Amino acid sequence: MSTEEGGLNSDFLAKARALAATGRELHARGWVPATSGNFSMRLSDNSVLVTASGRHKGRLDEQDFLAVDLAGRPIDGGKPSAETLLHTQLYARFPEVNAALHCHTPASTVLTMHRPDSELTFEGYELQKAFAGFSSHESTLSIPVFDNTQDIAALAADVDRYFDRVPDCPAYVIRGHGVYCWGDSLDACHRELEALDFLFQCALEMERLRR
Ligand SMILES: CSCCC(=O)C(=O)COP(=O)(O)O
Ligand SMILES: [Zn+2]
Repeated sequence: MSTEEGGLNSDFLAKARALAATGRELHARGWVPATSGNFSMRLSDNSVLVTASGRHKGRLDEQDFLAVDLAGRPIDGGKPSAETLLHTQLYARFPEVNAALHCHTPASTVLTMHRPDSELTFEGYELQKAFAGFSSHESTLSIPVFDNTQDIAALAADVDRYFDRVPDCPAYVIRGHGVYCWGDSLDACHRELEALDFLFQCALEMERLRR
């Protein structure tokens, strides 16, 4: 978001830098290969900072971000992520959401290609407590799985219908594609992303042990 002098304002810059650092880390983990993934943070009640489309998420700088409104329209020009609507719908629906991360983690991809299910459920794992609202392993964590499509508006509509039924949904996976996580801060979102990957790795390992 530009200032009157044509530069980037300090809130925009701080958030862009935080997401660029997160991108370096996520790329080192192999979670955003080959320009995949997209990241965002809330700027205001009606604007969001999002990664520009097609950028390498392990090598982002401030120029690789832009501001969009909650309908996903660029405020000062630029080409936002192709998946911007999947981010802005989170900020539009949930006022407490301040950050969202989308990654192409191998575990989320393999698990949803391997299993036909429309939901991944976890019970008995201590790490379920990494999710907001979970205080015990004696709980059920349900993560919906949506079939992949290149029609992001249709996918966003599917996700919206799911949120109507399950407003406390903590994250979701797009089959064969990747995972979406969000939170009231970038740290909370990152924590849930890490926990989700741990749980997905456990599920894959359980599949191997069952064979
Ligand atoms: C090469 S990854 C295919 C697109 C995708 O799924 C993704 O996450 C990155 O798209 P963006 O437009 O945000 O760069
Ligand atoms: Zn993607």
